[in-house]
Amino acid sequence: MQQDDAPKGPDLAGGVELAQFSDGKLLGHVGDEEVLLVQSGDDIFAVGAHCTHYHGPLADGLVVGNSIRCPWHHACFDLRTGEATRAPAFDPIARFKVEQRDGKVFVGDKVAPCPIRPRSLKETPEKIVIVGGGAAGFAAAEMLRREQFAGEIVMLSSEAEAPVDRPNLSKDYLAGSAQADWIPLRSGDFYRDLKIDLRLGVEADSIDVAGQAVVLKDGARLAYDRLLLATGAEPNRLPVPGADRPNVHVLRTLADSNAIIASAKDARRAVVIGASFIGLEAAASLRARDIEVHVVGPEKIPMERVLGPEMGRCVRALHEEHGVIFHLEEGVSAINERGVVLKSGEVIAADLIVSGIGVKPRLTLAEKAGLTIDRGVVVDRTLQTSAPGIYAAGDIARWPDRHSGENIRVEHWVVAERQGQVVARNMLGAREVFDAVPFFWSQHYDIPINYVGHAEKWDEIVVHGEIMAHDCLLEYKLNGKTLAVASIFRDADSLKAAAAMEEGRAPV
Ligand SMILES: Cc1cc2nc3c(=O)[nH]c(=O)nc-3n(C[C@H](O)[C@H](O)[C@H](O)COP(=O)(O)OP(=O)(O)OC[C@H]3O[C@@H](n4cnc5c(N)ncnc54)[C@H](O)[C@@H]3O)c2cc1C
Ligand code: FES
Repeated sequence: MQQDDAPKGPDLAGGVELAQFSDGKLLGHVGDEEVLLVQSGDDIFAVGAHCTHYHGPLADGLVVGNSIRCPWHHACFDLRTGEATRAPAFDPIARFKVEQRDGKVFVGDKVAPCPIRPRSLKETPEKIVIVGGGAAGFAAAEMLRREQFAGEIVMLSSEAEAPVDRPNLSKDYLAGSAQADWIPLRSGDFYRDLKIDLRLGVEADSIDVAGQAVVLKDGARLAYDRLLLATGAEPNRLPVPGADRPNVHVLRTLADSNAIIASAKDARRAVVIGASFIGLEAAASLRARDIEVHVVGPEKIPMERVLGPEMGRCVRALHEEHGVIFHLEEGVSAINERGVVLKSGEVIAADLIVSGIGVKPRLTLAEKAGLTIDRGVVVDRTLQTSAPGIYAAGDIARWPDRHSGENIRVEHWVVAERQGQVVARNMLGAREVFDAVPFFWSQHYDIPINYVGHAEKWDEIVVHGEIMAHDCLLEYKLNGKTLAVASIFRDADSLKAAAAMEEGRAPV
């Protein structure tokens, strides 16, 4: 074993004293495996030290009751069972035997995975149809089986591939640093073994609400007892001449990301249209491929609308340090064989063009079905639409958010997955309220931005730390109340902010 790979901390099999714990945790190892000891009340748990999402260090996580939360993207694990109770992780963490004797704690062998008891199986629908093979659809199907739902699950996806790790498509995968086999959320065996009838390249055309059936494009009917609509969002297309040229790409699916990668192989210069999350993540990934990157956007400061001017300037500086050239307060009037024609008349030559100018929720099915729509599919606190038995989750759902007191719709991966998980339990009768604090992350080069809460507008931003030093936490306040918190490399504070908001306390 290389020195760098050596497991950290003391040998837990040889015993450690409680005094060695810091903040209720102690990182050590058993053999080659890193193990985390966690004290919660009178109990001491020994669990695998890494999150099963992207391997985040649970030693830096937050213990809340009998659970531990990952510092990177806030997945949550039950310390008693190891279960990943909240997305974005789905697999459990390992558990180990713990013994206390002679004032010391000893860690023994790994414990077999805990069988999960169904918690919400109060109703027994026979057929569940999920329209959408993305974050919310996948999480719902997975949770239905975890809850030991034994009936039929049909999941329709208009995409050609089984559910993928969509956030990665603009980050490591596009940059060329993620393996292709990291991208599917699960292998094909998973769907077969769990009897999830995943139908790829199949589009739902309409819903017969009275007859409880989904009608497919080819006219076939799929009966359901419960239905989840998780149709996500589609990229806005550039409304200019030349937007359909073959070197102009959007980025939503694995196929889109693969098409950009294929074009990038021979490209020397790329123009990214749109200076928000997808556009700038794509810009960073294309710079990692050593392509000259120009970013065009109408705003004065990138990401100002969501993160405010200070953080926006920091993001701009970060990209400029990596060689990105910005053309802000600019628009595109056409795309032609010479490149991208700006409204100012300037032409930026480009082999590769990526358009990231926002998305719109895919509402057609819900609209045709007569469901209540208000800039999204309106759902109640249990994520049920205006039609009993039909739920909506993810990018299309507008739900009553307890934390902001408003009906909100967001486009966040973790929110979509957690909504899918809640819908699964509610389809089985749990009547659980969706009250998770919204969370998203974005990654630019090696700088992650974490965001907790939801602030569409604010009248004050309080900055803690140094934004330009990439060590900061920003509070977005309206009328004195902190609605959201954005942070860079303040993972512990971000976790604490989310936990406080859950309990109705001030996040900072
Ligand atoms: C490149 C990229 C990077 C991102 N990065 C981040 C990030 O870092 N952090 C973050 O929080 N969020 C990120 N997001 C946003 C996040 O991916 C979305 O919020 C999330 O995927 C929404 O999940 P969803 O289930 O609602 O929709 P989706 O994941 O889009 O899934 C919708 C599914 O429905 C299918 N579908 C639609 N209509 C039909 C129909 N009629 N019949 C059958 N199937 C249909 C689609 O084919 C698709 O499979 C990113 C998005 C993209 C595109
Ligand atoms: S690495 Fe733990 S939630 Fe992502």
